[in-house]
Amino acid sequence: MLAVTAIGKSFGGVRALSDASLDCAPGEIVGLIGPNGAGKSTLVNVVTGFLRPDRGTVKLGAREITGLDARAISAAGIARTFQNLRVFGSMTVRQNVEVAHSRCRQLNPQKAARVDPDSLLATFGLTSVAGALASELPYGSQRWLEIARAMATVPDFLMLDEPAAGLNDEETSRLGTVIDGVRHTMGTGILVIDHDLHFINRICKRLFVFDQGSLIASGAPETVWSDPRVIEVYVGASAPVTTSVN
Ligand SMILES: Nc1ncnc2c1ncn2[C@@H]1O[C@H](COP(=O)(O)OP(=O)(O)OP(=O)(O)O)[C@@H](O)[C@H]1O
Repeated sequence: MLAVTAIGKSFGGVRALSDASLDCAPGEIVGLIGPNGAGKSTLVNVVTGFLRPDRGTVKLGAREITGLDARAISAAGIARTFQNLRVFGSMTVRQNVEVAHSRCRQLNPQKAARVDPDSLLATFGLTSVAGALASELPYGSQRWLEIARAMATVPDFLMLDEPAAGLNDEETSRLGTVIDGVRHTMGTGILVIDHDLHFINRICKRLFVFDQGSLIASGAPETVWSDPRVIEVYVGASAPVTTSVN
């Protein structure tokens, strides 16, 4: 289990997170949603070691990993993708995946043996472009590559920051199917941030809703979407949603 509890993080006078909590079980897909500036990316940065929290804890199973750096978090078994793509543009598609996989082999050969780079390329529809430079791929394929590269580290948990951004409806639908397949076959716990709520509702069993740096609701999508605080944040209604007879 990945458990994030009561995280606080400020940037100077800006309080990005004040009471941020969530959890994800192995093999589960959870969604992290909320309006712009709610603190979603900051939380991912804290969990993956790109930022140190001011307070709160991050635990991976029984092990506390709060404040470890990004390399140590990756070695501990948490991978991520970025809102802005960060593929290695001067390497081929296959090399991007192989580099990540060989790092996993050095750290944990047994774990690495569970994944074969060629199968990953096939899963993400990248076999036919395996020899192309990553920078030459169309945007949508670079998104696939970023996820394939993250999965090549054979993570226990994967955090996807807006994976559907810039994808068309068909690509987004395929992305949902592939993410669910990965969860199923590899048992990876996956946290997804996205503004495409149709996509989120389709693939996530549980949602965590943030507003102004705090968790305001969590649970199954149908429970969350009937919560007045969530309706207020998304629709701007301050009163419960009712139907008037007049
Ligand atoms: N490095 C930083 N320096 C200063 N302020 C920051 C920094 N990173 C984030 N913030 C601020 O923290 C708050 C939360 O930002 P964050 O990017 O985590 O929100 P978000 O929910 O991911 O938003 P979006 O959906 O727009 O990506 C915002 O007010 C943002 O301006």
